[in-house]
Amino acid sequence: MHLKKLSLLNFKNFDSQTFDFQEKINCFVGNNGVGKTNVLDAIYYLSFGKSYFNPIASQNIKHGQEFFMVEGEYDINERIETFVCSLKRGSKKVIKRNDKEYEKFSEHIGHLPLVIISPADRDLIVEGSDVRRKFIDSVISQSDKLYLKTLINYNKVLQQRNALLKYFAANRTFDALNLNVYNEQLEQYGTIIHQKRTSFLEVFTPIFEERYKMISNEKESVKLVYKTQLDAAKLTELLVQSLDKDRMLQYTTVGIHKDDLAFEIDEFPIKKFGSQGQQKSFLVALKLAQFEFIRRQSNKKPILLLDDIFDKLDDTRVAQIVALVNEDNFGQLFISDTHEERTEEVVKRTNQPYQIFTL
Ligand SMILES: Nc1ncnc2c1ncn2[C@@H]1O[C@H](COP(=O)(O)OP(=O)(O)OP(=O)(O)O)[C@@H](O)[C@H]1O
Repeated sequence: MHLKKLSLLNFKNFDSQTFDFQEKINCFVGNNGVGKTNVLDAIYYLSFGKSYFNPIASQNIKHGQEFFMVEGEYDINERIETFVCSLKRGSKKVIKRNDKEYEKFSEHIGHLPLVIISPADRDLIVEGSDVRRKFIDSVISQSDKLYLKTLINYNKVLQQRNALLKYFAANRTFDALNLNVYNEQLEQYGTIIHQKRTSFLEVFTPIFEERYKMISNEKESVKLVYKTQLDAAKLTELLVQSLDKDRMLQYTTVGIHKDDLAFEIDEFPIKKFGSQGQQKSFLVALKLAQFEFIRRQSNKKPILLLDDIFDKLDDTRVAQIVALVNEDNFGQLFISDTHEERTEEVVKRTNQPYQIFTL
């Protein structure tokens, strides 16, 4: 699978622009702020129906314009398919495959597998557990439709349970039977998610460790530790135990929405004890493992976006990563960088066809 052509209309800083891409390597070069990351984000948009960088959809419309449109023409198993994402101010976003609108966005996820490596990944280390949960969810969802469906259902029930807890507090009332209906549904969906996250990490962790070794030359040991309350007890039991607390706080304090993934280096949290270089290598290894996991599960080679990669790693490490493109495992690669010469230097060494777009 590869992206042949990308057209942007009023997307962030672009008026109207079309790119014809190489099957293997494409690079965007130019000064700070010219829109290199925005092009990568448009490609991300086509895969996920949202921006990697800006969660407020309307802020991706060019200032002063009423709508944006991103169109991608893909070669999927030698068939041309067209995907369009568009958004009009004040309206719902629309995603179309070959001119047909999806009824649900979730149907689209996994269709155009993609992995992005960007300086913004630092959030995975520095921010709260929700960012790491989203990471796990996005990796599993790209190859497991049932997971995404179950997660959506879990979140719906969770919202309903939280609304009920608020209602109890506001009306000074309580109805155990009513709450129990939600507890059982949360247990049903939560157990599936817990099992799927556990088995995902069993497969994912060794891939990650191997990728880290490759990037860091085996100097230190790294670990991913799945932290979940559901290892200790069934969710319905936990919900009963936390009832008083939940009623007091008016939201659900236990469940898979509290899971976390601890990042450790030589048994210590990387956030506090990892050097900047180690943190960078950790994140890149995590993303390369994501790539490999999706490739194995879906049998498709995800598109790989390397945003400002030189900002994260020294030239040798970048060369190591880009050299991987030579391996058959990799598909299409998009790179953004401020320096044309160093980018060209690295991609030339792969002996793969490449194209450089100067923005
Ligand atoms: N909705 C929008 N409308 C118009 N311009 C926008 C919008 N959103 C972002 N921009 C502009 O896009 C530019 C940033 O583009 P981008 O992040 O792609 O730059 P870049 O080339 O990757 O730069 P760097 O090398 O600094 O990472 C900024 O000039 C910003 O003002």
